[in-house]
Amino acid sequence: MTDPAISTTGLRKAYGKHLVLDGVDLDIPAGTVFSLLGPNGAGKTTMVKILSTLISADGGDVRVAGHHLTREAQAVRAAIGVTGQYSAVDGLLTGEENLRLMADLHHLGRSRGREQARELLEQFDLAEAAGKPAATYSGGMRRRLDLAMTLVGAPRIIFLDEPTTGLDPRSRRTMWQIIRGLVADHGVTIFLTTQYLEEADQLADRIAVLDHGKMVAQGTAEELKRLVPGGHVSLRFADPHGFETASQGLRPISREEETLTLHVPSDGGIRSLRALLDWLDGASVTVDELAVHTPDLDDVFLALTQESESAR
Ligand SMILES: Nc1ncnc2c1ncn2[C@@H]1O[C@H](COP(=O)(O)OP(=O)(O)OP(=O)(O)O)[C@@H](O)[C@H]1O
Repeated sequence: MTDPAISTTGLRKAYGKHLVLDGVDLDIPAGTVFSLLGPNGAGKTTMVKILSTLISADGGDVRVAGHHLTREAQAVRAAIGVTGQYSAVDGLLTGEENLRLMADLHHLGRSRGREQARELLEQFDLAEAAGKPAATYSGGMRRRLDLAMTLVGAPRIIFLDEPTTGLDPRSRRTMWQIIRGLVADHGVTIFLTTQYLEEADQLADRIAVLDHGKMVAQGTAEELKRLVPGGHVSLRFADPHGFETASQGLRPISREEETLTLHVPSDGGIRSLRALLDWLDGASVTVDELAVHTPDLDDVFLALTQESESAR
């Protein structure tokens, strides 16, 4: 499928005078994980609600799963699943009953519904707890059940709104594995909002940062990391002569005499690394060790949303 799973052009939404989305353009290829980042109140949930037809936009053109968002809202709904902050899990029902209820809602039929519930309970490691009320489940189990329920309708696009908020690191990692599996095994498209930059770094093919209603940056995690200063290359030299030669020629940020190490500013990109290696070759100095340090997504997030934060 070459059509993007989700595309928006000039998407706008305001609450009264408060402009929440100010002309957002997006293209998310099918079968990929897209992560939307932004400070609290940036408009991430608003975006998910619009794209999943829960609320309407004020302007812009939106297509989801090849369908026009408003003119073909039914077809959009049939192609998507939403899970996250608004759990569909009924605590009074058992895990299995919750799943079979979803199967009924999708008119799967009795035996097919039962079969699918069993498969999903197995797949999400909930088989043992299948007969217990969901209210007794841990946070991680509830999230897994919620996601399993979303899958009953075999959606092609899944919106995950902060899917691991409040989970412990182990449960978070389990969710990550499940999400990766959904993309690898079923080719679904994931639209993920998260507060955890590590989560976006781990899962997303592309990341966008939303701030003050606009996309302030978009790209792979590596591309975004190159946008902010702080990247450098550390070079450990074989001898003091090479160390001194490079120290004069490369304008390092800092030098460590004892270990004959220089830290040289770099965006970590192939081109600048090649230029650096060419320079070292030309100067005939021997480097024992080279390490590239790129800023992490925390640096990116803080740098890109800093100004607006101070204005809040
Ligand atoms: N129904 C509403 N009426 C008025 N204002 C709203 C409504 N829903 C959201 N807002 C405002 O719109 C802005 C964006 O909210 P939204 O929930 O989309 O942000 P978010 O990026 O998901 O934030 P968080 O990370 O805190 O969940 C906020 O300033 C919020 O107060």
